[in-house]
Amino acid sequence: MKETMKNGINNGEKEIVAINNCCKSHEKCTFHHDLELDHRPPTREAMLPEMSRSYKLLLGSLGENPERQGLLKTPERAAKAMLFFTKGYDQSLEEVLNDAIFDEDHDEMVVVKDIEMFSMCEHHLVPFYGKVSIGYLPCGKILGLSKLARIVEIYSRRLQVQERLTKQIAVAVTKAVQPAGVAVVVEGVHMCMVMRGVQKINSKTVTSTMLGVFRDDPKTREEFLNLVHSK
Ligand SMILES: Nc1nc2c(ncn2[C@@H]2O[C@H](COP(=O)(O)OP(=O)(O)OP(=O)(O)O)[C@@H](O)[C@H]2O)c(=O)[nH]1
Ligand SMILES: [Zn+2]
Repeated sequence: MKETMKNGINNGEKEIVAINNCCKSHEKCTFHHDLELDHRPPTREAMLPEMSRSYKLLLGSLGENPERQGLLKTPERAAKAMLFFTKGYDQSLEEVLNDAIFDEDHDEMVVVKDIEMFSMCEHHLVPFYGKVSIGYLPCGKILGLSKLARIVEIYSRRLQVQERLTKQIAVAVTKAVQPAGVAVVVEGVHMCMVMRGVQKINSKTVTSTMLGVFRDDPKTREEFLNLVHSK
């Protein structure tokens, strides 16, 4: 059993080495070039017909008649809506920042708070929504203010859990301006806990990520939290 597994791993490694060598040693390796083209994922827009077919099947499974007038265009509408809810998969941090990073000798805390956020719970595919507050302590560079809200869009418009969303936002701000620290607080209402399951309509989930000075220095953290909680 052990031997078989070992062989399996070795075979896998050989395969990868072979591909790498091939592509390195041929200026244009048509075999792997074509292979790459064949395996290139289709754009998300191109997935609309397949997504629409899936929604049509779903309507049938609900006992509905997908051919009745009111539902005729629903599969396509639903597919487009789902693409919108997950449009963050199409965005990259570099594109969104668009070089709006400025050299500035400002070393006081910058806070943008109560940024609206709409996301999709990856466990139930139902929305969760709320607000995000971001603070950072610049270290020679500042970020165009709207870019903080755009960073929230990149990571919230995906299938998410709130904890990961919070951390991804903090890491993105760090990558963008390498500040002395970043703090992110997210307050979310999860429809999977409101409309179904435990059905607690007033509960809110608060998550935070503190990096750099916000993690190490209680005073900096306190200043941020006071600003976030002030009216
Ligand atoms: N940590 C975390 N959990 C989440 C988030 N969104 C949804 N969940 C939870 O994911 C869990 C999935 O639990 P399961 O027991 O597998 O699914 P379930 O039977 O539908 O659970 P209930 O919601 O309790 O009915 C639930 O406890 C949800 O509340 C999130 O952003 N973060
Ligand atoms: Zn959920």
